[in-house]
Amino acid sequence: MKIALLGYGKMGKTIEKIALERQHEIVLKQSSTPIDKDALQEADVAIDFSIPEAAFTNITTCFQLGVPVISGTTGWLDQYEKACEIAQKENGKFIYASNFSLGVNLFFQLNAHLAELMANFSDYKINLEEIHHTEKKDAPSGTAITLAEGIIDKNENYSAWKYPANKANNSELPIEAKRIEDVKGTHKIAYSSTIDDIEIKHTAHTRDGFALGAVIAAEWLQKKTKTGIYSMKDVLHAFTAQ
Ligand SMILES: NC(=O)C1=CN([C@@H]2O[C@H](COP(=O)(O)OP(=O)(O)OC[C@H]3O[C@@H](n4cnc5c(N)ncnc54)[C@H](O)[C@@H]3O)[C@@H](O)[C@H]2O)C=CC1
Ligand SMILES: O=C(O)C1=N[C@H](C(=O)O)C[C@H](O)C1
Repeated sequence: MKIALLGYGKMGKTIEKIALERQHEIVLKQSSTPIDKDALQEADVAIDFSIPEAAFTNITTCFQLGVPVISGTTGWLDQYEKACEIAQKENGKFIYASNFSLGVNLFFQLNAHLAELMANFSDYKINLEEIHHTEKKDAPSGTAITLAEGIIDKNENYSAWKYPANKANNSELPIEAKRIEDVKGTHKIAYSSTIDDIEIKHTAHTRDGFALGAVIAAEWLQKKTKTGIYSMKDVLHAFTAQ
């Protein structure tokens, strides 16, 4: 498979390593604007791990050129619906995920299950904490937002999430974001009462898990004959059903 890398930073380089191990070819390593459209058009699939300001243009350029696109860039989701409209109009193929790692996608399910279990125990207050490296541009992390949405979906005591955490009122789920050198990505959800605490936590040790998930999603999307907007749930469903 010929892959265009839109974003060739920490994640772009890790994806390159995993893609080459899986016998794919990299036809474009894009680190700035303007996009090299000739090279992009050669690709079977584009993988965007860039910056919040560039993601929308990168992704919609792929739709216009008929190149399926995987995006892991976070911090641009105010434009997600608009990107999906363009994808539909251009018959594009698209997957966005705030986190492509298998472990985190399992953790999303665990989070939803725990949220459902705890929904009627209002003595427990929830705190969501994410920790990332100091170079990260956005806060809270995309993964923390997905986790918060997973809890709000199941627990009527919360109607929205709030960052920074100290500004949250009683009906807002507080998200705390910490920045510590070289941390790849840690997410913890704590249910605390005066009697006890219940916590679940995911810790990424390397970026390989994110990159492998993105390459597997790209392989899946490239083979998909039907155009449309898909998710990591679709990819993992097909993967585990094999
Ligand atoms: N969904 C997931 O599983 C994961 C998502 N991420 C997200 O991926 C993004 C990238 O993360 P890192 O690689 O750690 O950041 P990074 O800062 O190391 O790399 C970003 C790269 O994008 C480049 N860039 C700037 N403008 C561009 C443009 N117009 N087109 C293409 N590239 C451009 C920069 O030169 C830089 O090399 C972030 O939004 C991060 O939150 C990171 C890890 C996992
Ligand atoms: O910027 C990162 O590094 C990461 N970003 C993603 C996010 O914002 O959730 C995923 C992962 O936690 C690493």
